[in-house]
Amino acid sequence: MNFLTSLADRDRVFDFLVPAQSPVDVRHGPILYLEDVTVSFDGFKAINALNLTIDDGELRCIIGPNGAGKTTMMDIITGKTRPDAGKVWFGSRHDLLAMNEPEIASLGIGRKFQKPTVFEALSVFENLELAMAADKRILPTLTARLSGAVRDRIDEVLETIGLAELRSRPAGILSHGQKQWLEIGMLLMQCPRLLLVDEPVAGMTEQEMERTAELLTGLAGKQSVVVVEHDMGFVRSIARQVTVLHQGSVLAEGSMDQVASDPKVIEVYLGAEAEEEVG
Ligand SMILES: Nc1ncnc2c1ncn2[C@@H]1O[C@H](COP(=O)(O)OP(=O)(O)OP(=O)(O)O)[C@@H](O)[C@H]1O
Repeated sequence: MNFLTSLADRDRVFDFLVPAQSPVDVRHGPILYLEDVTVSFDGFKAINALNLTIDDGELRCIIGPNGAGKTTMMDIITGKTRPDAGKVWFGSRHDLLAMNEPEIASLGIGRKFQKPTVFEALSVFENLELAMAADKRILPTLTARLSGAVRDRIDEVLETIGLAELRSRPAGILSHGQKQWLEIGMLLMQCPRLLLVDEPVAGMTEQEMERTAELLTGLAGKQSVVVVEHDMGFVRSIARQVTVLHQGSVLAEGSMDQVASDPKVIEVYLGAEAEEEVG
């Protein structure tokens, strides 16, 4: 039986969409584990003995003042920045500090930067198709049956991101919020286990923020989602667990109510004015 026939005969045609690497082992612990991570830039500790764990399927919000180290933390997880010390593990099998950026991405860690980077001249559908084609795990020559499976996956993602009706329209005509959802969809095409999302609602309308809240909370459970966000109203609307970073370390962690009423958090981040708003 040739390779393509054997693929077509599988019970689950989506098998080929799942990361090819050894699966992430979360049987005995979190999906993401950072221990005592430190990184300095010219002697300044941007991340300072940071400890953080994210559970499988959890939605975690990370907040903190400008310069707290949120972006640097994401850079470390994705392999863009190497820490000076510490441990970073993805499940109990994958030591992320021993891997480079493409290897980490292929484990199923997707990152959404603040600014959307969709291909404006291509349709919404083609953007999703391209996100799949960019995945080196997919063979360049697919049978009609496999192409059908890819189409099914795109349809599923279009529903998830709420852009099914705009599938044939060029991405350039989308609103800012819709472009953000499309980019999240492009990440979903890679079937990530962990999504890192940087300031998803910056520049969005209230309606778009509500829709984004639904989207992200809907993704949690199926994958782990880490959201860095400054908009406290939005964080409150989606947050289960919130981690507050300050000077490269965890200042506080807990429910939104717990961290919002923590005097240390109010002092360094939320401020007396915000206390009323989020408290
Ligand atoms: N490549 C770099 N070289 C020098 N300093 C850096 C570098 N990257 C980050 N820093 C510094 O490290 C600190 C943490 O920055 P980082 O961007 O991680 O903070 P942040 O919490 O993401 O802030 P913001 O909310 O403004 O995005 C800042 O003081 C920043 O100036």
